[in-house]
Amino acid sequence: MDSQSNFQMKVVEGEFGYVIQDVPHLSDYVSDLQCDSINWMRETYPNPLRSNPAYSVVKQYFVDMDDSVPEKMVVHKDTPRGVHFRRAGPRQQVYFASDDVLACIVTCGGLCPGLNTVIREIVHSLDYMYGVTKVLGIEGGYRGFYSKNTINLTPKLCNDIHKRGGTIIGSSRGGHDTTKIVDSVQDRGINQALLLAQVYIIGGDGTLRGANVIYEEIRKRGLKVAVAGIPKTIDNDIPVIDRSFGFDTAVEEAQRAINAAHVEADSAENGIGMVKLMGRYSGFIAMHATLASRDVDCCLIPESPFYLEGKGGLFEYIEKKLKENGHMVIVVAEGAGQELLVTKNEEDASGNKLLQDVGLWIAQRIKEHFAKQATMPVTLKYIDPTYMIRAIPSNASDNVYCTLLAQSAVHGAMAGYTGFTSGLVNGRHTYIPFNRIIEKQNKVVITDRMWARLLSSTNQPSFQGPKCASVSSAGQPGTDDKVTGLLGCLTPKP
Ligand SMILES: Nc1ncnc2c1ncn2[C@@H]1O[C@H](COP(=O)(O)OP(=O)(O)O)[C@@H](O)[C@H]1O
Ligand SMILES: O=P(O)(O)OC[C@H]1O[C@](O)(COP(=O)(O)O)[C@@H](O)[C@@H]1O
Ligand SMILES: [Mg+2]
Repeated sequence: MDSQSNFQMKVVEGEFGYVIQDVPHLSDYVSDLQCDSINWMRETYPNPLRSNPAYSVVKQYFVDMDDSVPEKMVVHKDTPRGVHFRRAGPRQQVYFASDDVLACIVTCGGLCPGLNTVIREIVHSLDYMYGVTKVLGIEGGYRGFYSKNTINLTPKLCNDIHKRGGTIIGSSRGGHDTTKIVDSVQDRGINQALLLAQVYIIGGDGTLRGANVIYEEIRKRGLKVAVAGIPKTIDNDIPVIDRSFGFDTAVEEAQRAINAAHVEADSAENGIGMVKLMGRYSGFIAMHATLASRDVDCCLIPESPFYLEGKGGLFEYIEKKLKENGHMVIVVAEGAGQELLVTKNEEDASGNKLLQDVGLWIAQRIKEHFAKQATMPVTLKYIDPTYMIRAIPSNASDNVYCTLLAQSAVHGAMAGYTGFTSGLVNGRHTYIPFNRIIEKQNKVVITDRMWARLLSSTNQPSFQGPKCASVSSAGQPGTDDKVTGLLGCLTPKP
């Protein structure tokens, strides 16, 4: 096997095109953890789970060091075996003695159902599985490392928090100062009692970019600090992983808003119910909520440009639906159609572009359009449930998912891995190097089957001109490049 290593990941290549994009390990750069020829297990400890009554009876509870999970599931007989990630789970040996560990947990970015479940499970797993009792909650996101108090997180304090929305340690945007954050980790843990530290960072694409620079700075300083990320994105815009925690809950909760929009629309003459759902750059919530509901007649997402007026436009479709059914429901993702609106170039504290309210804008344009056509007066009700969805606790399936993500992160950090996130890949829990998680955004591929399923379920127009149809059929589905190629010809029509 050939292997290459850098700050980011170790790439090991095997036979038949097998590649593992492995995560960094503390022993890559902390010299007294490195194995020597005489005692290769030096500075490691037997995993305490070996004597845990719950786990000691489980056959093959420890993950084999060579287990890996393929990134692509569908392959042909002649294709190489492709990229794999290290399988998550407990290892036979751990690199931290329980009493030596100081763990910190921070949550950053927007709220997402399940944050408290992840916090709870990190605290519980550290204590009950590994005997780690020094766990600090960093208050209010990244800036909390250097400008706020910390909270001692105990299993008792965290016992019921998964039943609450939000995050008990608070969150924020902005405030990422790498030097101050790493200084703070060093001062709190390492310098005080020669402790080893673990930093658990729960957040989205921005947060994980921040986690990556924290990991790089820690590595430059040679600190024995494992940095573990847990990907959080209600929009599901993080690549590689099957889905983010909170997404399932968001899709479920969105049904309530869609139902309300449907009832309002159905009860009025020419009623239109419009719901705006989250999704800055990726329309996954809107797409899945639409497919789940079946009451939606049109779903607008950022990846699929549309236009309002003229043949094949939204107004024409609305008129057709109202004539057919007397009412209709539209779901619009917050990032859809932004190219049609006048942008203001404003950013939030994290540097994310502030979007215009596309739902309000379309609602206004629809009202104006039909007011001009005196023959078809419409009644439009607009619902924006964003903060009601974000603020709820996670549902049962997300709770299980959060639990496993948190446990995987703890097993990984205890085993000495760093610069990684835990994540579900093709139904298996894995460790993914930071740079794979932050390299691009996960987007709905409108040349893939899922979007076709949506179009056939709503019967909405695809808003594609004839030129695009040929690009679409010629393109090979499944990669972002092809989407970009397709989007290039989908310019809105006047
Ligand atoms: N490129 C970056 N480098 C370092 N820190 C970043 C970067 N982008 C965002 N952050 C920090 O990550 C945190 C959360 O980012 P944000 O984009 O608001 O949310 P999310 O992580 O949910 O995408 C903020 O504190 C922000 O300062
Ligand atoms: O109003 P806020 O708090 O800035 O959040 C709005 C944004 O938060 C989100 O719900 C999720 O954002 P992040 O996961 O990137 O933090 C977006 O869908 C939405 O645009
Ligand atoms: Mg984000």
